[in-house]
Amino acid sequence: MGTTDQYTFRTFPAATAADGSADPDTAAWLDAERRGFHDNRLDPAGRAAAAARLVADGRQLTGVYTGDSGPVATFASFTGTLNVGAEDLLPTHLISNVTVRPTHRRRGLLRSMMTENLRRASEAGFPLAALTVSEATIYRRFGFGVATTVGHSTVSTGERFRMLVPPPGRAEYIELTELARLAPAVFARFHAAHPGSVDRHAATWQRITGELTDSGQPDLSVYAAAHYDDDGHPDGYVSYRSTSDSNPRTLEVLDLIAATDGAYLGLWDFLASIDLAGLVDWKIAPADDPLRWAVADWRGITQTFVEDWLWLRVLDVPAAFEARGYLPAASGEIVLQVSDALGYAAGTFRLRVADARASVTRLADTDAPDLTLDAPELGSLYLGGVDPLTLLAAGRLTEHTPGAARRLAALLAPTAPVYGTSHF
Ligand SMILES: CC(=O)SCCNC(=O)CCNC(=O)[C@H](O)C(C)(C)COP(=O)(O)OP(=O)(O)OC[C@H]1O[C@@H](n2cnc3c(N)ncnc32)[C@H](O)[C@@H]1OP(=O)(O)O
Repeated sequence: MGTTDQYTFRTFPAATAADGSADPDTAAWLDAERRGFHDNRLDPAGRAAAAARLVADGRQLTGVYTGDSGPVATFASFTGTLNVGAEDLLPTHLISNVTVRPTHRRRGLLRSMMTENLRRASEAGFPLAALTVSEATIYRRFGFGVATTVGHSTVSTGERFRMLVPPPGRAEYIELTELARLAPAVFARFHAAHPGSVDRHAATWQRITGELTDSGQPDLSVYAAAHYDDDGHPDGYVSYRSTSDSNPRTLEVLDLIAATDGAYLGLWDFLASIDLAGLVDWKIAPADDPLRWAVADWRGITQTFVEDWLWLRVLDVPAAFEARGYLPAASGEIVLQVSDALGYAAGTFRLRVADARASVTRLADTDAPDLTLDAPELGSLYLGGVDPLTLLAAGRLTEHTPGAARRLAALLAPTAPVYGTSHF
């Protein structure tokens, strides 16, 4: 709770009433958030369903009020797990649903909500905060850096498509109810396998099965297939719809999750086998897509954009880097000096890596660093998905010891390919 001369800030848990309808504060907050993102208005049933999803996620909602009308700004945070390359998934502070009404924009409302929210997250002991964004120009100023990327891929299928080696297992169409049943367990295996993966929130499952529509009626255009390993156990799935107005017909993938490399290739082999379609679009493919190397025609796969995906903000340098996984072969130490306008990651730290673990010691600010960097770059480097040499070339790292960026790359090498698909 907070008040300025003009505005009152209130944070409350998302709630539904006893009859299942959206609690009035949650309903008004939802209406403001939907308008901010140009989403269709919700009717009472839609509000009840949306409120139930917010409750299922455990979202804490912040609204900013002036006068009697609904909120002029919205903000939400909740806890989800992030794969940081270690055995244990790391509970992480997730931020979402940020909107400010155009008639109140650029008066510092986002800044007020964000600084207070990060203060609470830090106080609660979260080593990291994370978000996915509508625009790439907003969150750097709050210490967030791009930590994972995805590729917008278009794959030419039909006669042009051939795998160099047939993938293992088999794929089969399944009903959407079966998809809803098996998808969470497949996703859990994917989530455990990839640094950079964030757990899914309630809306995702309904979206990928076509249940979540503005009309409240299921989207009957959605089809799904599961992939089964050689023992008949599901290890991947895909859901897609066809866009009939394109020539050739294009299949738009809604979700493609594989627990194994073989399942990933097997699902693509399945998609490419669908007749009367010539292209498959998947906008959340791995940026460094193994599919390219698995097919006979490299040029059959076009990546039109590499999108910034997960943005990370380090709130506690020792806790974050000690929670992370390291390759057994990584060994050595390096001194990093971090500047951070909000203070959380600021300081000089020695990172020592041995036996697949790190210990981090805060040093005096007068101690000489090997590298200096800003908080967003620390977030970018954290998972090992962004090469320090790339940031060095971009002028975002300063080397004080020759070769330090290369040494940091070896220390932070990820334990598995860095890739996540969750947008929140
Ligand atoms: C995690 C998520 O939910 S991502 C979704 C973000 N929301 C949207 O895209 C919805 C549409 N946009 C909006 O609702 C608003 O324009 C917001 C939320 C992006 C910004 O809210 P405002 O209250 O206007 O921001 P505020 O006044 O606090 O500005 C804070 C700083 O961010 C900058 N900023 C704000 N919006 C933008 C933007 N879209 N692009 C670049 N910079 C921006 C401001 O210039 C200001 O900079 P400074 O403090 O360094 O001088």
